[in-house]
Amino acid sequence: MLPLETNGSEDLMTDLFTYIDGHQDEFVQSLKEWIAIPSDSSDPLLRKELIKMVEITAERIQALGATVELIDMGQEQLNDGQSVPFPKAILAQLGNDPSKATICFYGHVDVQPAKMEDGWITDPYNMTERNENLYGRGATDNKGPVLAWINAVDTYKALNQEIPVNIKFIIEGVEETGSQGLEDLIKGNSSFFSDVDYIVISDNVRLSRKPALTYGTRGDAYFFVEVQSGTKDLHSGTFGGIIHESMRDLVYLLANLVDSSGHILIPGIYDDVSPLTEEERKLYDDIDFDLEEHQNNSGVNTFLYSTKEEILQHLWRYPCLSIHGIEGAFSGYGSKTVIPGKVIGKFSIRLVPDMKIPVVNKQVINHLKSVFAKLKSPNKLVVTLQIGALPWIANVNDLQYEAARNAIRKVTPEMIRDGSTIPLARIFQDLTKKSIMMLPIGGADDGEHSQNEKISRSNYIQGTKIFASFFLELAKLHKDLQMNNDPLTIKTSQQNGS
Ligand SMILES: NCCCC(=O)N[C@@H](Cc1c[nH]cn1)C(=O)O
Ligand SMILES: [Zn+2]
Ligand SMILES: [Zn+2]
Repeated sequence: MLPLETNGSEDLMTDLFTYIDGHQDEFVQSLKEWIAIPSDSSDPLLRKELIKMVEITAERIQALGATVELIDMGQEQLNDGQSVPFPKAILAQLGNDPSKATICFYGHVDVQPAKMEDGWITDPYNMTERNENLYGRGATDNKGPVLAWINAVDTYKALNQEIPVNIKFIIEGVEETGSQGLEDLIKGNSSFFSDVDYIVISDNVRLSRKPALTYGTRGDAYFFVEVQSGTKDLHSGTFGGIIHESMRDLVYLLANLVDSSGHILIPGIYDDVSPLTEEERKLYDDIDFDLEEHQNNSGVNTFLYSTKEEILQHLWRYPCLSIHGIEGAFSGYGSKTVIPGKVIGKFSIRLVPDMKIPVVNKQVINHLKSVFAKLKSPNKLVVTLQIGALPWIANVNDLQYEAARNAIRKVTPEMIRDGSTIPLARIFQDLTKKSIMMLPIGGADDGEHSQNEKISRSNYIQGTKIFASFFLELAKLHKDLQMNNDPLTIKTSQQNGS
């Protein structure tokens, strides 16, 4: 194995990139094989496939030379009283040289559901290349990025080069259904994280065509609001007009959560939102964001706001309330004349700094109770908080952000936040106190969770190169830091002329 020569790192980088370009068809073939496994974590009938997917991933990581531990995550209780095993979680380690930086990569190999009849142009589990895009469920979320990281490590191995950092993996199989058990896994394996310096997640997408680094995500408080009028559904010809309908109550409650301008109607909800400073306001001006393209990607004609700055702020730094659905309501084909006996409204509030989950919970319950009181309805109202995930904000001055900027090379990456939620980001930050960074390789138009999900061939291969080069850049900066030679300090003192 050739030792790491930082002076020759440009040559090494060239060799790594040449190898990646030359082997791109093999990398694409690996992705095709992974996508062929329908590892949909929401479908208990596909649990065997999901378990197989985790096993294949573990074997792949083991083949890199890593030691792999498969952690039992117990049983998932299903609504019908049955249970199925959760897929195991992977903890793996490659290298333990104390002089090197240790990066832990978190990702998932389960996917969202996908069926041809949902509107896929080609079979979601038979990856198809069209116009240099690789279409298939999991292509960008998250099989492509997980494989790109593995490909990057593999490239060092293939070239018989020493990997300049220690690498750990934490890979799970139930991210799409809420990462059950993962917080406990992190708590119960503190020794695994004790020597980790940096945690990297590549489970989101860029904002534009430009490469990006993500330093923040919103959190989410997800509520169920249940209204029950009786023990069963009723015929509206026989009972319509003489009872307090649960659906009428629920629709009224949901209609009083947010107004047509997007303003949340819950008293006090904006009280803890951190004020926009002049310094932060300026950040939005320079961000490369094509509003028209974003609108085209959405399939919606008109947004609530018309400027780039307003749109980004309302995605990243202000809360929003979305109504997701009603369980128990008639939603099928035709014109059934039913009055549902019990309905459950589902809505969630994206949380931003410095909102607090218990405060939001109380505000929501008080508001719904007071709106409900106006109805003078005898029906039963129950409000429950189902998910409480906090927002995450990183320190962009952490060394790994500098290393990633260097690794991206050709352009300065956009520093972005993400309006959605990766609950694990904040959980990692709070439990491990390590530096967290999101390094997305997928594009804004990849269609995560949507029909015809894809990753472009170029993003997948460039992403592999970025990861490979990130290892080298981080190793260099980490070494400088260890020698008490913090390059950021040097830069500052040089700028000061000292
Ligand atoms: N771009 C990454 C998106 C990851 C994602 O979709 N996360 C979910 C998590 C969630 C929040 N509330 C319920 N699930 C999301 O909707 O943001
Ligand atoms: Zn994901
Ligand atoms: Zn997802």
